[in-house]
Amino acid sequence: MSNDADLVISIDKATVTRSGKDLIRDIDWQVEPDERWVLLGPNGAGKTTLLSLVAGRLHPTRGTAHVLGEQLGRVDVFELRTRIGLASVAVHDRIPGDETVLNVVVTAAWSVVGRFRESYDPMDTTRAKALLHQVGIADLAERLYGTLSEGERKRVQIARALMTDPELLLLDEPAAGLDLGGREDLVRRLAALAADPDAPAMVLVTHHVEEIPPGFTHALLLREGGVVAAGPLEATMTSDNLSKTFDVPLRLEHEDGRFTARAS
Ligand SMILES: Nc1ncnc2c1ncn2[C@@H]1O[C@H](COP(=O)(O)OP(=O)(O)OP(=O)(O)O)[C@@H](O)[C@H]1O
Repeated sequence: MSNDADLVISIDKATVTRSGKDLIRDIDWQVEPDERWVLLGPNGAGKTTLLSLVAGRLHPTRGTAHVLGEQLGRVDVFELRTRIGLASVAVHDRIPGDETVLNVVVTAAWSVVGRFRESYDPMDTTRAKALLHQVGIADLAERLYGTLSEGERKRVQIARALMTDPELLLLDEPAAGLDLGGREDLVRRLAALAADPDAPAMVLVTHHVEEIPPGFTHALLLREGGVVAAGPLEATMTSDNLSKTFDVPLRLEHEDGRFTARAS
């Protein structure tokens, strides 16, 4: 398949193999700039592997992967990564606990973790503050990252991921570890982001259908490294597809833009 330069993600029969095992296998996936995708599947399905691939953190063992028009394996990934916002546990693990929240966000402008300059461009600081406001934690700007709750950290990571005005935003389980109120607040904010026509293309990884924000447009369901179903959300998110993905009979309900699922 030829790569369409307008596609944010264009993956053709991509396989990633480690220690003789295919972590993801023969994945075909195309994402357009205005699309918001949810990547859903059970533990070990390969979601993080697929996200790492599109984040430019690894490249396919077989097949091809283009991200933002660049072919992985043939491009300077450091350049490419500045165009991608990633919020994940791996990013969290690299953030020093004694960094202020504002610095955690502002340093994303240089695609580094940790402060290495004494003064920043005031425009960067203004932008970082606006992003903290957008994710609902403007009052935490001077707090140390290590003192934040799990939910607050997740929000800092999202603000940081947005700091470089990325063309692709990748969120790996942003609601994991949040209490019910925290999850609902995050879902509401992600729904607002999804509805913003200026927001980047998005891919959100989750295990839980309840965490899919209204306004997300597409879903890719993954099981044992392979795609069970992929496409527009309404057509893809069915009880049948979800049951196959999680290997349990499930009944999926969809009301007011939100999904719930239970064993049938
Ligand atoms: N370097 C590696 N070598 C061998 N196996 C690996 C390696 N990295 C990951 N795996 C395995 O590949 C599978 C897919 O892992 P991945 O983290 O992509 O799944 P996931 O869908 O994100 O899972 P979870 O929901 O539990 O985070 C898992 O079984 C994992 O143990």
